[in-house]
Amino acid sequence: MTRNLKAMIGPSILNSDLSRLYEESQKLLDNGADYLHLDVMDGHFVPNLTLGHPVVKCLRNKIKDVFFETHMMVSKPEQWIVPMADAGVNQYTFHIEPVDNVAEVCRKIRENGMKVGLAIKPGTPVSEVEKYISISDMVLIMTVEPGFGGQKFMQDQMTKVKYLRDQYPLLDIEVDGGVGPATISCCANAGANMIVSGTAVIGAADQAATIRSLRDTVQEAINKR
Ligand SMILES: O=C(CO)[C@H](O)[C@H](O)COP(=O)(O)O
Ligand SMILES: [Fe+2]
Repeated sequence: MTRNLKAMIGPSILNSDLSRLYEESQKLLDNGADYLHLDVMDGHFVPNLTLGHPVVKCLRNKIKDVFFETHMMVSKPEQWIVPMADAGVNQYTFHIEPVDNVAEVCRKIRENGMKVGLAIKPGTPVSEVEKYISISDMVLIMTVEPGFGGQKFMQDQMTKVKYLRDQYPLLDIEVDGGVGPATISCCANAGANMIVSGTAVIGAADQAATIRSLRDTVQEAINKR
């Protein structure tokens, strides 16, 4: 069976009104989001705290049939695999930098019924993640230093995206950080197909039009390739 790459937009709710997490999430989905990107920070791997598995579980109780990706910016990703699986997460994306045995974490994620995403910070060479591609479902190339929404897009990270796309035509490649209408062409042309966008989508006057336009730009680049 041939599998085609698909353009997908997964808004980050990090910079939304978190007292209204469900309403904000449902609005994004009603406006065409393909999946939700939930940023989990532990105050240790990154200098910020967000939400954990109890909150994700509550959100899952209200939103049933939507793909949840958790972006685990945590020092001990192995610690949260079982609770996140229990909370109804579909894809567990973790940073490889603090992990000694990446293969073992990948195995445990799969064993708990979730897809595996591997994330790298801007300073981490792409070769560090490339060795694990065969045991993962997606690679996330961070386009800001993880920890905060609303930062400036780092264009120099596109060399990593382009390298991976050239080597792995069907790999799901995600970008995250400072991505919006002004930077989407850059990501699409480099070869990213899974797009996380926080501030640009949350703050858009017309959320549906913004999501549609981001996805169209990425799909056009895929179709041209
Ligand atoms: O992982 C993240 C930060 O570490 C967020 O997903 C990311 O910053 C999205 O927000 P924005 O589009 O505003 O940059
Ligand atoms: Fe993120």
